[in-house]
Amino acid sequence: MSAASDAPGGAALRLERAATVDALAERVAARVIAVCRARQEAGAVPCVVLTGGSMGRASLLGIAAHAERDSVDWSRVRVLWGDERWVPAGHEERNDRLADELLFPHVEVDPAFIHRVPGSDSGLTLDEAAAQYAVAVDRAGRIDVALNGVGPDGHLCSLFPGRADLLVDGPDAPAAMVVRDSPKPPPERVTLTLPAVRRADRVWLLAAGAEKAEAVARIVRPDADDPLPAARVHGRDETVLWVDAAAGLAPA
Ligand SMILES: O=C1O[C@H](COP(=O)(O)O)[C@@H](O)[C@H](O)[C@H]1O
Repeated sequence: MSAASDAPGGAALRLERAATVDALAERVAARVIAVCRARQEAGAVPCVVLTGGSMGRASLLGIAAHAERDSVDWSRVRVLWGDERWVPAGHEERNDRLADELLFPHVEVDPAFIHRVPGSDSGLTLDEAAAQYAVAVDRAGRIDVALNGVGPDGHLCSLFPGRADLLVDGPDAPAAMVVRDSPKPPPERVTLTLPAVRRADRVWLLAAGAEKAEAVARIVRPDADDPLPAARVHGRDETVLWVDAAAGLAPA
């Protein structure tokens, strides 16, 4: 399998398949738990970037239900999000609400390690919220695994195709930026930038369902001139495209 990235220096893309979305989520959950446990055994505080959407939900359900869940000390896990919607804290459209509902009630977490994008009710402007989140991401340091749900259009985080303004890149790029006029509601968001995602040791792209099959095919065989946003990232050590049977329908 060739690398899907348009940037040098990252791990080549690898495909991981499961029959169903539930089987996929269980395997992703098992790997998240294994990575966190190994890092804790090495004396580190692992850092995981969570995602929203359908695979954000499925992967959190998978972690919460996993038999090995409590082999990780979740109070010593740092959590970031790949993107967040600019709505008030606790709003049903916020990506962090998934973790608040599906994982955090089942494990002990330390709020000092949970780095949320401020809400639209925080008193900050959208630009201030993005700048504050960029500082939190920079301070978080090493990212062990970044989970990224892939949209049917090939977006990851809130980096949408056809939006050259969102392809902020290079060593001087901030870790997070503002998105306005998002093609998917809500229109205002904060997202990690491409180089921030590439900072992760492991970048995992998650896609389940037939509506993701076209995007998956275009990640596996990226357009050389204009790759999808999800085909522009890689991990330092690992780049994995996790697909269920329906999303992986197109021959790899
Ligand atoms: O808007 C977003 O969409 C993607 C994917 O969502 P899905 O429902 O098509 O799976 C998500 O991963 C991203 O975090 C989110 O903000």
